[in-house]
Amino acid sequence: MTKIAVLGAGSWGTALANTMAKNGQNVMMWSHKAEQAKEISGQKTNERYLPGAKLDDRLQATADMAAAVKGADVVLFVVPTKAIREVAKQLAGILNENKQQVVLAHAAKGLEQKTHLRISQMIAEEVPAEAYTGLAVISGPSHAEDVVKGDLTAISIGSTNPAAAKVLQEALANAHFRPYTNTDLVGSELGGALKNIIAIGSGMLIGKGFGANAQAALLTRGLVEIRQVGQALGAEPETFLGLAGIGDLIVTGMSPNSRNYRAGVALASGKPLAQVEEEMGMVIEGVNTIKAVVDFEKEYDLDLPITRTLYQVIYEGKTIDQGINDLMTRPLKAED
Ligand SMILES: NC(=O)c1ccc[n+]([C@@H]2O[C@H](COP(=O)([O-])OP(=O)(O)OC[C@H]3O[C@@H](n4cnc5c(N)ncnc54)[C@H](O)[C@@H]3O)[C@@H](O)[C@H]2O)c1
Ligand SMILES: O=P(O)(O)OC[C@H](O)CO
Repeated sequence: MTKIAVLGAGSWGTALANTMAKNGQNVMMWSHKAEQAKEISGQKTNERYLPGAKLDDRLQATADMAAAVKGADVVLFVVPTKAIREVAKQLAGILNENKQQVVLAHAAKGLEQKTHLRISQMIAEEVPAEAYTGLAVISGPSHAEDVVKGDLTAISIGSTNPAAAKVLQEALANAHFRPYTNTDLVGSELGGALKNIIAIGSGMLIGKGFGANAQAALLTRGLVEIRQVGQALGAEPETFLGLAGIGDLIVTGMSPNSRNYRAGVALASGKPLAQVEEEMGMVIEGVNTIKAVVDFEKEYDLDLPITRTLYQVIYEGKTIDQGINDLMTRPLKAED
């Protein structure tokens, strides 16, 4: 049995912790909110983030990070990107105090706003190398709401350390949940972060009444942009043809369970971004990630018309209709 500390008790942290608890692993969740930890341990529910879901009887949570991490073999971060650095700092102090070495993993899908760093880069800046044996990312098409219901799901775990990926693969796998491993940490992280931007656009198209032709065009051309950014940042291009790439783009760009997709639908209805974020009540990573990616376009001399146009719509007042027209009437070109 592997002992796993899951840091973060939102929808995805709870769904992953619940999967591993059901598999018989020794799981302890950490929430920064004592009330939430109490609800998970006592009632086996997390109504705010997974309404109606009944969690495994063995699932436990605490608001004391040191207690969650004590004796853990694996520490899994599942907080929003903007909270990763602060949580990693806190963890580093605990691991140092305990002289403890763990496998580190995360399941977040974003880029740091200020530095544009990937999540594993932020963690590696905060947690000293001697405190962990490997660093992995859980990526791929997986909505928490579907996972807790036992819907069939396949994900990918990226790590340059095969042993780190393997320990997570074994802890998570069951007949409904099938994790694959790969060695492309960079591509696995970027696939997960970048698809959120395109999913917002997909929601906008549906909100505007367009159909499957439009959606397929956006997702396919969006994947070309994801691959371009990925290659510029050192990812393997093949990763974007796998679960962390096209797989996650399909589910996030088409499922009403996606917060990014739903944000696009809501923005198309004319709601301002601040209202959309408030009503969602959960993280919409794509609206932050897009800021880093428009900078990458200049920094790496890329051509990212969809990302650029979405940025103009979300932050610069361009209308969706104008954005669509701009994209559709660009100079004609060969498919790349
Ligand atoms: N929900 C999904 O289906 C899903 C699937 C795959 C990946 N992800 C990714 O997982 C990450 C987490 O998403 P989520 O869906 O669980 O988010 P969420 O909005 O459902 O929950 C976020 C959780 O983090 C906690 N939190 C916020 N700030 C914190 C801080 N400073 N310190 C500690 N805890 C803090 C919140 O209280 C909440 O419990 C995101 O990067 C998301 O893209 C989500
Ligand atoms: O609900 P979203 O849009 O944050 O997407 C969640 C996951 O990344 C889907 O794989």
